[in-house]
Amino acid sequence: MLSNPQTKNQTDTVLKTEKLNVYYGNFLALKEISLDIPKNRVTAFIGPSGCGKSTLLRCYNRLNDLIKIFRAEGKVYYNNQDLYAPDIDPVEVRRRIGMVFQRPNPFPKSIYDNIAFGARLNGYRGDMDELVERSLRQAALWDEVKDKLKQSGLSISGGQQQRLCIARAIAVQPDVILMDEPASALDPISTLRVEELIQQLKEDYTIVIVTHNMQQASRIADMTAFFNVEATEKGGRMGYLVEYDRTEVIFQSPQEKSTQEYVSGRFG
Ligand SMILES: Nc1ncnc2c1ncn2[C@@H]1O[C@H](COP(=O)(O)OP(=O)(O)OP(=O)(O)O)[C@@H](O)[C@H]1O
Repeated sequence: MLSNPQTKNQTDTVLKTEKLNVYYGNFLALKEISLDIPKNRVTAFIGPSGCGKSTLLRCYNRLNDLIKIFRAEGKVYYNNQDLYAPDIDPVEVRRRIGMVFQRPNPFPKSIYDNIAFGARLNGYRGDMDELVERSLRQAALWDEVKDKLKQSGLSISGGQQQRLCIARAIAVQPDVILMDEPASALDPISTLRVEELIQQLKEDYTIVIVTHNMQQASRIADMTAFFNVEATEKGGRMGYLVEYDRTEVIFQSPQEKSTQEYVSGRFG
């Protein structure tokens, strides 16, 4: 059982990995990742393709459990609780630690039901109309859809669909929202709206975002982790954490040459 976030377990660090190794079969995808994710902040993961950013993100809500060949060594903590302990229910983990994916993926249901569905599944017994409105307001979408709540969630624009997915994630009252390149399929205006939204959401939630967009990381993230990938003797490609610091340090005065090269667009 996960204890309530309001209990004594709560610290300023919401998610923590300690020497986390991730394997897909025999292939070591991530090596010795030790990283603390602070509460009510936006933390960005950046780095070249294949360095394991999405893999790490999916470790935080145990989404990798669904992959047969996935195996983790080391620790992942959520509010000081070992997320991979035998008594932890992964479904409960995914309610507390929600996820928004790269491509907007609303359910083929009405806008209203996109929000209500997960809440009902989680046994929500409050005023559903109020929850739907509140979630859509928090996702900065209410004004645009309030007159068409019965329309399909697939009938609105891509940017609106992504905000609907964010509203859906919020509706089950999570603590953390993981976002895997949430704006990469959106046009520049929708991207800015999602970025503004992320900035507002950190008042209430802890946010971890994977992005390939350096400007986006520097605009919205408080903390940035730079990952890199190197070839192994066995012919694999192993991801590792190079540097983790406040975003302005990573972008303006990083310790490592590879970070400097990556953030200035000289590789990757
Ligand atoms: N389900 C899987 N089965 C086997 N290998 C996988 C699986 N998912 C990811 N990998 C491998 O793990 C490594 C890390 O992948 P991951 O998608 O986490 O990287 P990433 O940094 O998010 O990449 P990108 O920026 O391209 O999305 C890659 O070599 C990838 O091929």
